[in-house]
Amino acid sequence: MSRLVVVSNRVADPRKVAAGGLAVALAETLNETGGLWFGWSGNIVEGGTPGEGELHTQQAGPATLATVDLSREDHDSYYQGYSNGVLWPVFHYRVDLADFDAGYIAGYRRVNQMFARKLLPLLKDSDTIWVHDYHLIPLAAELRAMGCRQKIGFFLHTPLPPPLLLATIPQQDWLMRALFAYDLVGFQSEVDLSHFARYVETEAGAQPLDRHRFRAFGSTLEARAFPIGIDVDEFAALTHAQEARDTYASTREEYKRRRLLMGVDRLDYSKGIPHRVRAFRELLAQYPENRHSATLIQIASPSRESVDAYADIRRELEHLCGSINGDYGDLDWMPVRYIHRTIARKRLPGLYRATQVGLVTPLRDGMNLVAKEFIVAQDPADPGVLVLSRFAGAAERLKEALLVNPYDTHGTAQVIQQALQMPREERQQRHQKLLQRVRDEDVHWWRRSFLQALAAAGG
Ligand SMILES: O=P(O)(O)OC[C@H]1O[C@H](O[C@H]2O[C@H](CO)[C@@H](O)[C@H](O)[C@H]2O)[C@H](O)[C@@H](O)[C@@H]1O
Ligand SMILES: O=c1ccn([C@@H]2O[C@H](COP(=O)(O)OP(=O)(O)O)[C@@H](O)[C@H]2O)c(=O)[nH]1
Repeated sequence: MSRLVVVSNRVADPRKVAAGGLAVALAETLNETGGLWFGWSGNIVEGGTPGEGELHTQQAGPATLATVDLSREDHDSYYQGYSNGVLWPVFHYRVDLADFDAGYIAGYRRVNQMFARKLLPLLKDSDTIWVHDYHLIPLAAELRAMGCRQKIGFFLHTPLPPPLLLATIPQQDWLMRALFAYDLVGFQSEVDLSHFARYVETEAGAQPLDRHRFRAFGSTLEARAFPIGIDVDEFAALTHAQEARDTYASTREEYKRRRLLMGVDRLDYSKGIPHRVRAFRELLAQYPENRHSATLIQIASPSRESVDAYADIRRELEHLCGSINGDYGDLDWMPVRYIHRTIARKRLPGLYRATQVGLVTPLRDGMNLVAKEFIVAQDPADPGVLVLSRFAGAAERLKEALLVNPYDTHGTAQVIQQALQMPREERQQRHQKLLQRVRDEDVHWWRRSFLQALAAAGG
């Protein structure tokens, strides 16, 4: 059997838990298949030579981790600059937040070249290589240029925006050409796939051979949607473990006279947290029966703090939460509990289960695994309600959630009120259908579907 080689910027020890959906999903994949996981070590070497980084290897359960350090200059231009200052905002439809600094692209290319150079000697002829996310779009092209002939697949964890938004990236043409070095490209949703198909036809002049195969730049590429899932059994086990039970019991006890609403996100402008908090304020304003009762716990895990847009969103959120608590709070009740810290994943199921309304309302999101975790953690006899943004990839399949437009503050407040008042029977029916869908398309299904399609691609 072919060994799986996973390549991603973010690498985590698969035996430990990490914040961020990509790390969580890949850790679950590698725990099951074993293989090699290659990427950035997380170390930044001050004064290090650009394009050079020490390679570290370690065994982590069934997987080998091979990670490379980044010099400060590479980190700032490749990760912070081009990946998170250009590609991330544009891929999330936020051209207004993009920082098109012409200096970043050199670092992005340099790190992709270094990754290819360091990875190549670790590869076996029979390996299957699976590259993840926007940080590493040109990796296959670099590997191919060095003689790599193995099957290489690519999965984009973020959304892919419509062609005219993509076209704002000065290097769009080069990036799209680089994608054609892969045998298979996977997207989170059918919408992302349709944007890709339109882009390659209208901007790159590619010939669609059929709905999923495109020919351009002398290569044939297959592209499909593979919505990522979670390990349902693992998360259900976590829900019933002592730690989650304790968290559930203490949260229920503390909020026994209240209705609990919960948001769990990295503190990222794509997650729509200020919009959500404003909708919560509107709920208190429009439906006064919720005052002294509804409490929003917002966990906002620190993320990419050295990128300016992230510092801005933090300030905005702190100000907003402070003003709502000042306007509505009382001696015995604070409407918003804002926690700017990463909460250990094993504690989250207890919090989700103690919650009446889960708020997953990003302005754009590739998938959003928190939505799926929330469903799995519920008590089927008395489940909470998921309020889900129609702009999260997860919404394409989770139609029994209450779908909202997060830009519509008033409409979102109305839907939250509907969630708070939903009869138990309706909650049970919706939850049952949602749980089935999350089970059917779990992380194992996602990995199998992608790898089967990759094995069959280009043959
Ligand atoms: O690695 P970081 O810069 O700390 O950021 C964390 C990850 O954020 C993004 O996650 C995405 O992947 C999830 C799983 O597919 C998906 O549910 C979510 O919608 C995406 O935002 C990013 O794409 C990853 O590369 C980061 O590691
Ligand atoms: O304080 C936190 C916040 C998030 N997460 C985990 O991080 C992942 C977030 O993934 P998602 O796909 O929702 O969004 P991303 O952060 O990847 O954009 C989920 O597994 C969460 O359980 C966590 O463990 N602790």
